[in-house]
Amino acid sequence: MSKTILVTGPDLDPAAVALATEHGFDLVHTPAYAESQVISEHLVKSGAVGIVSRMGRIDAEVMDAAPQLRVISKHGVGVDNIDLAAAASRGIPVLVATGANAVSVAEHAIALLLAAVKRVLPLDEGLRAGRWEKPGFAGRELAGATMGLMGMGAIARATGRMAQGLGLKLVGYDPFAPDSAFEELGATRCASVDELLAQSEVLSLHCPLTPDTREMLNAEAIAKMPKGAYVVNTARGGLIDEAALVDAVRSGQLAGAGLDTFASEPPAADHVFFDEPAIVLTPHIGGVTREAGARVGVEAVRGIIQIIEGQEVPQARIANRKLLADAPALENVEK
Ligand SMILES: NC(=O)c1ccc[n+]([C@@H]2O[C@H](COP(=O)([O-])OP(=O)(O)OC[C@H]3O[C@@H](n4cnc5c(N)ncnc54)[C@H](O)[C@@H]3O)[C@@H](O)[C@H]2O)c1
Ligand SMILES: O=C(O)[C@H](O)COP(=O)(O)O
Repeated sequence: MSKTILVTGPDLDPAAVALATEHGFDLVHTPAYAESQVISEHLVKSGAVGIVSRMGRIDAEVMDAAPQLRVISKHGVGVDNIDLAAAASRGIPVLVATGANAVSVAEHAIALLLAAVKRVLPLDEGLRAGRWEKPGFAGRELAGATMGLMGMGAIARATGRMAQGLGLKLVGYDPFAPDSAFEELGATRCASVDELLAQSEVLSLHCPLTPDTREMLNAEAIAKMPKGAYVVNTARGGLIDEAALVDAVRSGQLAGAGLDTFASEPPAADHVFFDEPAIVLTPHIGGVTREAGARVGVEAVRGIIQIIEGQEVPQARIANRKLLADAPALENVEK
């Protein structure tokens, strides 16, 4: 059997490459943001048995091009670029590295929040252009304000812990998380999205992009937030109606936003966000740190090795475990 792994995007951390090599696997790559057809071509040509999914969609068409494909391993957490049902119906587990990039992304969420609230970018730009500006740039203190966490998973909880250090009070909404996720932070559990929105002077998004959450933050939802609130999004751009967000910033309903992700990536050169200085933008880089890159890369490769070598993979690592349970059993995947 082939021992090739296809990575859809750039090089993995050297520790991940070393782990693959140690187990006799070789890594081949597609270009960044490759279309499905290009991914399929690389799969066919390489005979890869596993994919480390970084960029680009892995859909049924890709899976059908490669009957030898045994496992897809996300280089991170968000699996909205992978057709989980199509994978399950072909007996292919989709693995995630939940928690491996949580601290890095949480730090990034806090960086975006502080940059937006303290107007760091326009002040820096003004100063470099010779302007010593203070009027019109009065900030606000975050201490004592309420931060709402949408989703209470690994990144939300890491963000919450850091926000507590700034004196923010925490509320959260997550229909699937256990009470312990809220209790460990002393966060109030909201019974509905509306309850969360109504209290969030800062709203930080940390839930996956699914058909249920797509554009959950639209004009109607933003109108339910306190006037002058901030939005931080390090999750997925598709959670937000981007035009509605810009309108809300322009009307003053929102005081600003910090966004690491976009509905379409990379965004078009004339994206409406680029005209709005109260919105701080970064290029989906929250999880890109030396430390997280090493942990995520190693976890992603380890998962593929475990499946191919017939070792047991923890249930929590399998994103499509419920779908797989209804599909023909794989001997080496714990049910
Ligand atoms: N910016 C980046 O570089 C970056 C890096 C990692 C992850 N992400 C994104 O962040 C998201 C969260 O990552 P994580 O590691 O915390 O994942 P996680 O799986 O630990 O947590 C996600 C949480 O969202 C909850 N959830 C699901 N549906 C929900 C809904 N409708 N409303 C509220 N909560 C809901 C789940 O119950 C879970 O507790 C990922 O899905 C991914 O899209 C972005
Ligand atoms: O989901 C993640 O862990 C990060 O957002 C990385 O996602 P990407 O590799 O799809 O950009």
